Amino acid sequence: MTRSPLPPVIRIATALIFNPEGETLLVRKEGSHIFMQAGGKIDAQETAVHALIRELYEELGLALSMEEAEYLGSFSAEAAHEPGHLIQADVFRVLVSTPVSAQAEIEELLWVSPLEAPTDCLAPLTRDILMPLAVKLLQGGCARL
Ligand SMILES: Nc1nc2c([nH]c(=O)n2[C@@H]2O[C@H](COP(=O)(O)OP(=O)(O)OP(=O)(O)O)[C@@H](O)[C@H]2O)c(=O)[nH]1
Repeated sequence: MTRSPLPPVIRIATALIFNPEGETLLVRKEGSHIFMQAGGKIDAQETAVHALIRELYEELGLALSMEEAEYLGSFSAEAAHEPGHLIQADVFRVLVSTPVSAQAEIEELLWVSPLEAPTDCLAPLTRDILMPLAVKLLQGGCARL
């Protein structure tokens, strides 16, 4: 019996970013029609929280301290853009009360209510895990902020 090889895994750091209205931030990267959480790959020798801080600064111009990122857990899903790959995401919760803007490779920002978010243009991790988690956090009063 031949075993199928394990799919390659991309390790990323990402965040459920909330504003004071309880909306959460999605981004669309250049050349893609898919919305997902801001963030990106964790470099070698880098911790997840440091990768998050670096990526949120690069993508949103957000200057975040370690204390402002609350670790929510590690979640796995099919990668949005890399066929046959899985992503393993270290996910944080971040509250922002200052404006953020699209930088670097980000083409569009979208603030959505987790209860009303569209489902047809979301990355698998966002659609299946992080938006339901955002709803739970809001309903538990935890995204308040
Ligand atoms: N940031 C982020 N990436 C995700 C999510 N879901 C998901 O599948 N991914 C995948 O994870 C990959 C992250 O790689 P990236 O290319 O954005 O990372 P990066 O900013 O470090 O880019 P780089 O490789 O150009 O340095 C994306 O290609 C995307 O397909 C998500 O919710 N947030």
